[in-house]
Amino acid sequence: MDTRITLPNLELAYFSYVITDDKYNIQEYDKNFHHFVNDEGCSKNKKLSILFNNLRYEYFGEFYMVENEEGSQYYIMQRKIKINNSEMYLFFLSDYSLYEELEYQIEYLNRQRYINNEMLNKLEDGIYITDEKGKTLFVNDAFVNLSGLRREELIGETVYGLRKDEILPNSCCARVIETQGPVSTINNYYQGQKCLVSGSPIYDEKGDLKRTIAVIRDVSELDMLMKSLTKEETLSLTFKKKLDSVGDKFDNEDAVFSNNRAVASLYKKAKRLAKVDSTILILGETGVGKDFLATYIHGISNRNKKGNIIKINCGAIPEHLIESELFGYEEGAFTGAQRGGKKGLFEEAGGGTIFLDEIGDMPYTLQVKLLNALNDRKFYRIGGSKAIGFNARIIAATNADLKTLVDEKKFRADLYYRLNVVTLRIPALRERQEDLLPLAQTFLEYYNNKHRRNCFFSPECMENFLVYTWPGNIRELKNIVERLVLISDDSCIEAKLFRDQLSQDGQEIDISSKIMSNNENLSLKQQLELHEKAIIESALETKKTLKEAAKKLGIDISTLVRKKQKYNI
Ligand SMILES: Nc1ncnc2c1ncn2[C@@H]1O[C@H](COP(=O)(O)OP(=O)(O)OP(=O)(O)O)[C@@H](O)[C@H]1O
Repeated sequence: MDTRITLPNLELAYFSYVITDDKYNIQEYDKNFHHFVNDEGCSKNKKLSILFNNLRYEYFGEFYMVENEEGSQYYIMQRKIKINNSEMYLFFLSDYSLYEELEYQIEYLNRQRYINNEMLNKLEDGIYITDEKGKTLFVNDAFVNLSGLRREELIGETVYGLRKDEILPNSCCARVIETQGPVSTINNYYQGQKCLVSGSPIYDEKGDLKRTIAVIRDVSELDMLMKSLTKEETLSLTFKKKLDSVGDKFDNEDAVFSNNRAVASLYKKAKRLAKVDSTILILGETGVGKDFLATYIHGISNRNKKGNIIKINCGAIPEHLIESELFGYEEGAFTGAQRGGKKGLFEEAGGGTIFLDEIGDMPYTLQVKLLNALNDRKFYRIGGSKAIGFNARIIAATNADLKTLVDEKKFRADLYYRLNVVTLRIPALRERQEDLLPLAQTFLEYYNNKHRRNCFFSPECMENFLVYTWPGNIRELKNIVERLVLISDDSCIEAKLFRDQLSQDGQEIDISSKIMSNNENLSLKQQLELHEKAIIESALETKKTLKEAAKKLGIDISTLVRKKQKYNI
């Protein structure tokens, strides 16, 4: 660490000068001169060589040591000068004890610096220190380990340069200098560690910025801490969702949440259905999360331990192959059939789940076989005469209007009624506007992790997300967020980039006019408050008690009560 050396509080008496003629007779001297010689009276015309032992004659330009009559040692240096055309000698005198003092101070500071560095290096938290211009002065061992960067890459470099080169894309110290205030961020480090970074400015006694310091704490393991931090703000609900759920793996029932009443109750119903074995039909437009919901139901059910979820898209497989895919075949069942026959998905699934996507596209002739299999819990392989029992649960999904297909005789009525017993309809994204921002934030976190970036939405971009009536589906939203994370030059994703991406997708947008018409002159804070109020109202409506509503929102009851009062709910 750079430690400025301050001179000891020295009297000027530690320095002096004296001028002699060319015979070394003293002609002039300053008031400090008597500090160096034991000569109370006037020294003028005395020989300098009498006052100091070891004086070297004609020895110019370098300090050397002399002794006065009392044996005190000083440094002296001689120069030739001309005064009124006469050659004279100018002597500088310096107190030897000054050097001892300085040496002592330097040694002391070096020792201190070593101890300070050792202490900082022993900390588990990373430490990053810059000067007021952002030049990196110090990083401790923990930071080096967390970041995977080498000290030589950092020391002396400015955080702006490091940010530009994407070495420290989300530099907290840079933001401390820009905002001249404390900054806290969550950054992802190179091995995917999630770190809470708290940066602070350090001012001198005149109030000028002198240093910035950032403390980097690895919170990936401190899930509890993370949760309590994110619980602070309602908007941070968006971060509460486990990343796994975006990767469509579910290890707990609460991995999915929604601020929309219909979706929240849909997932509540799904939780109940996960515990029983009934066949489920999931309805909804394309890309709204039918597959996601089926995976969720399987993931939280006991079947998760008994087998996998096996997915088949009935619309994507050629008609003649679907039957063998589903039920398998016996050896010699048809030309080209594999030796020993082949198991179908009903057998492969074991005690797991079979997800029949696009069930509306199931060939009409095969529909009766599926109906029989569902009714009897057994099926026949192609070319086989032995009934094989199966244990898997069936979840079917479609974006088609099955009833119309029945009327048009493209879908069997008996299969329709068999499947239609337990139905879950997922609303389109445009019907669940309140989920837009949380979903966008969740995808942002997911892709930040996946692509090792630290992007965040600018307030204006979030504002655009909030007010924009999204015409597309969740898949499109997810894709757009991934694109934004990949193409944004800066860590901050600006509104313009977001709008450009939407218009690239051919979506006609005029966000600014929507903002104006929807919210007139509301500030971001006011709009966020409106949003927060809606979320709280929705939680209160769907939950019976304050305790349950607070749990759903991920905040304390006291915070909920405070916010209720604030919004007059
Ligand atoms: N509640 C949710 N939270 C997070 N991600 C979701 C959610 N719902 C859906 N997704 C994501 O949105 C994308 C589209 O979802 P999914 O494939 O389940 O839609 P789908 O309705 O089955 O689409 P299709 O009709 O095209 O088969 C997926 O990447 C999925 O992970």
